[in-house]
Amino acid sequence: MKLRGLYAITDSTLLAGKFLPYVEAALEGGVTLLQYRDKSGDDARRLREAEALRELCERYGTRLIINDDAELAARLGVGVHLGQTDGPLSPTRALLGPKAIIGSTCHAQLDLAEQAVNEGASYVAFGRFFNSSTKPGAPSCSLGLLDEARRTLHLPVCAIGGITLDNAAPLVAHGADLLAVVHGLFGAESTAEVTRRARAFNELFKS
Ligand SMILES: Cc1ncc(COP(=O)(O)OP(=O)(O)O)c(N)n1
Ligand SMILES: Cc1nc(C(=O)O)sc1CCOP(=O)(O)O
Ligand SMILES: [Mg+2]
Repeated sequence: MKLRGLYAITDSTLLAGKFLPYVEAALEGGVTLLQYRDKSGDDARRLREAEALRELCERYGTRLIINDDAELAARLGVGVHLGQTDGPLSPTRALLGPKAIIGSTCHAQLDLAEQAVNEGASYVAFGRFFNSSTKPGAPSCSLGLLDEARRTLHLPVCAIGGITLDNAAPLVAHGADLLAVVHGLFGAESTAEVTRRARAFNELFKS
């Protein structure tokens, strides 16, 4: 499967009270990867929600990724996204198997990306590119890094951080294969608007 297009990421606070309808609206518009990102320690709820997302993703042919938690990903038979402090990649690849999608946060550092490639990552993520209300403290990253990543890495490149329909096009032009978006997708006023935004993000990959 080609990892290219919209990478929707859930946010438990933003989606409170509308979690599944909003996610389904995004899937309706087209989502290449869906990440379940929940920073609470409520394991029972996390398992319940992740199982519901797996079922939705199966229906829409979307691949599910669990943020931070390789054990939960293994339990559900889905992929995982790991930050620099979320555990080592190589044992996670051994745990999840060769076909699992494993993503790695590389901030603005190509050396981290090269290491992730060597340790079995499926894609590398750079960010944040713009101001992010979801994660305001994330280190910032420039478009030039995407050019360099495109030239030197042979792996899908994901861009994240403050991405909206108004600022996304240059990221694709500079080589981003995946646009990872929370607020710019799920901050919409209605499910119809979530679907419209998802479709519009996908259009950026067609030109
Ligand atoms: C696609 C994608 N890229 C980066 C991140 C950030 O991961 P991390 O640095 O571990 O921070 P948290 O998301 O865990 O707060 C991500 N989740 N997804
Ligand atoms: C989870 C996350 N990681 C980032 C990084 O730069 O590593 S930015 C970010 C938040 C993405 O949410 P939004 O699209 O609302 O800005
Ligand atoms: Mg993390």
